[in-house]
Amino acid sequence: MFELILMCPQEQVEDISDALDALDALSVSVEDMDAHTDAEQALFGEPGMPAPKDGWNRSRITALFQERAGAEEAAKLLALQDFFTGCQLLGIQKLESQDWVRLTQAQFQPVDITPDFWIVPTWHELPQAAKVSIRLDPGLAFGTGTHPTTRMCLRWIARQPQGSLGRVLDYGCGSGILAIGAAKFGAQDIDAVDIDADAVTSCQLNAQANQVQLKAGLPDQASGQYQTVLANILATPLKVLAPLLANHVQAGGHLVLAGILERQTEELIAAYAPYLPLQVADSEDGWVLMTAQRGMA
Ligand SMILES: C[S@@+](CC[C@H](N)C(=O)[O-])C[C@H]1O[C@@H](n2cnc3c(N)ncnc32)[C@H](O)[C@@H]1O
Repeated sequence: MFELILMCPQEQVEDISDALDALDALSVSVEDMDAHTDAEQALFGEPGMPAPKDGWNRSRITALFQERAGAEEAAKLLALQDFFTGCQLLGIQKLESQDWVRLTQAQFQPVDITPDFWIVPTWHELPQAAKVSIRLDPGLAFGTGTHPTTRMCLRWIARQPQGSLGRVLDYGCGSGILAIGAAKFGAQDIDAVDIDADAVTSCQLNAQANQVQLKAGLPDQASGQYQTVLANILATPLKVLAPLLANHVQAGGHLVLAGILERQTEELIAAYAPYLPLQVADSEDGWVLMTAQRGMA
């Protein structure tokens, strides 16, 4: 296979991508031309908030063709179009065949949460140090143990006194990694809920693979009060969910929130102040873990 690589200003990216599709490219991918430089631009926005921009100033477009002739022909035709103005052909290169499965798997190594608690893909041997482990492969849902927000929640779970997690609600369960982690550390009667039906399925399958008991479902499955309420979502939904999540925490129980950037700490404290006194309990790579305990009735 052959890659045709172009540089385009943002305004032309859509036209060029559509044209490459029409010219029988097998795939077209668009990246920030300035990725990994000081000019790199983050484009994500929180749910309900607009992204900071529609696209990058300069995009690198890579189109895949079966044959070199197809890539050359596409390059020639594109260069004749008026919407090619400002774009640049960076080259055509052969894509060496690779063992894609091995390459993908190599990106996911065992992750240590504490020295003896590990998240381990199924294709890896268990590390000798792993006294407690979760077997998890990357899938449709968020939560492989590599993101700081997930790691901080798991670290919090692992540090709780034995037998103290009690009944657990994992709100925004994704892959189910937190619920499964809680089960491994002795939680009983676990509800794992998510608005995404794929996440619910993924959580059920991961729980089975790890031989733990939990009930996965949509958010309205959460009912009553829990000793431990975990929610790794993002600051904006966590603020909206404040009364709901706080009401699920029983007397003496804990609320554990992640997905919060350091600069969002005060907003979260204010949103939860009518219900529970949130505090920063951990931090990693600019993210914070916030927790609160409800007083005994
Ligand atoms: C960052 S992932 C966290 C996954 C996993 N719990 C972890 O810690 O790695 C957030 C999850 O929350 C879910 N989510 C987002 N908003 C939600 C809401 N309002 N109610 C329930 N789940 C929500 C998303 O679908 C996603 O699976």
